[in-house]
Amino acid sequence: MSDAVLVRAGGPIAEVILNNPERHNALSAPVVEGLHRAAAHLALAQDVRVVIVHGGESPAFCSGADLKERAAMTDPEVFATVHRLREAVNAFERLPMPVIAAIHGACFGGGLELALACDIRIAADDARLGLTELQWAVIPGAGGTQRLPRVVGVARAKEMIFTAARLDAAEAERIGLVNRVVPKGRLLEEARALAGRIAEMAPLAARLAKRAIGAGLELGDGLAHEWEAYQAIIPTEDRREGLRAFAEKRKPEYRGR
Ligand SMILES: C/C=C/C(=O)SCCNC(=O)CCNC(=O)[C@H](O)C(C)(C)COP(=O)(O)OP(=O)(O)OC[C@H]1O[C@@H](n2cnc3c(N)ncnc32)[C@H](O)[C@@H]1OP(=O)(O)O
Repeated sequence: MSDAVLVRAGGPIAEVILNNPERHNALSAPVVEGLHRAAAHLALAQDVRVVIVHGGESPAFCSGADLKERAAMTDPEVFATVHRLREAVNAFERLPMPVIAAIHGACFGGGLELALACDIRIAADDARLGLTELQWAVIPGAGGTQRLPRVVGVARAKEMIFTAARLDAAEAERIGLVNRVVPKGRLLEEARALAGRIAEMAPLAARLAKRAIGAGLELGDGLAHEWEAYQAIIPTEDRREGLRAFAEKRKPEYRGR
């Protein structure tokens, strides 16, 4: 495994740990490739009954796409990077066993899209969550436009996405974006306890229940529409302005082109 994503396996509960602390676990290329490797490894791990995804010792679960890395990319590189991120997130949703996201600190953009591809989300009381892509003149491109409405409802998802809202943990729990909020110091303890309860259940039944629930929420066409929409945003001047504004730590000025 790359050291940008660590996998602790070896028993019925495996942990996937994002490890890019300098950028609050932003989804840099090493992190995305580490997620692919972790998902490929776990997809074949017959002895793993539950997976926990968390941000380890970093200040945050995941601050989304690496906007610094992206600022240096050509449009074709952005296309390939976002496609690779989409596939990593989809690979986590396709894991056969239940997956818990244990979220602390920032969980924004692609970071929330990764958490939405997990089956259960537990938030620490310092967590802040949002699909903030429109703040940077892009759209959720890793499944957020499809998974968020199915979790919180269409109107709430639209308000969150259209305003790039950053919800605190209590609000996220209130709308069902997270299953529960726990004191930050107990986040992993709570996630591991829940994983333990799931691991006591019949593993084949847990996998088949996940498969049945997922099949009923089939996202196929929706994900394709999202990808088509994302491609339209890549060549815009506003997208470049968003990346400049992030780097210069200033408010962007969008002109709709
Ligand atoms: C398809 C998917 C699309 C997307 O995901 S779009 C991106 C969505 N993500 C966001 O909107 C979050 C952007 N980042 C922030 O809002 C803030 O940052 C945080 C809330 C995460 C942290 O804020 P604070 O505690 O004030 O620290 P700080 O000085 O802003 O950040 C510390 C260092 O971390 C880097 N960093 C944070 N997030 C990212 C990121 N997403 N990509 C690249 N770098 C990031 C900063 O630049 C800075 O670094 P330096 O100290 O060198 O200035």
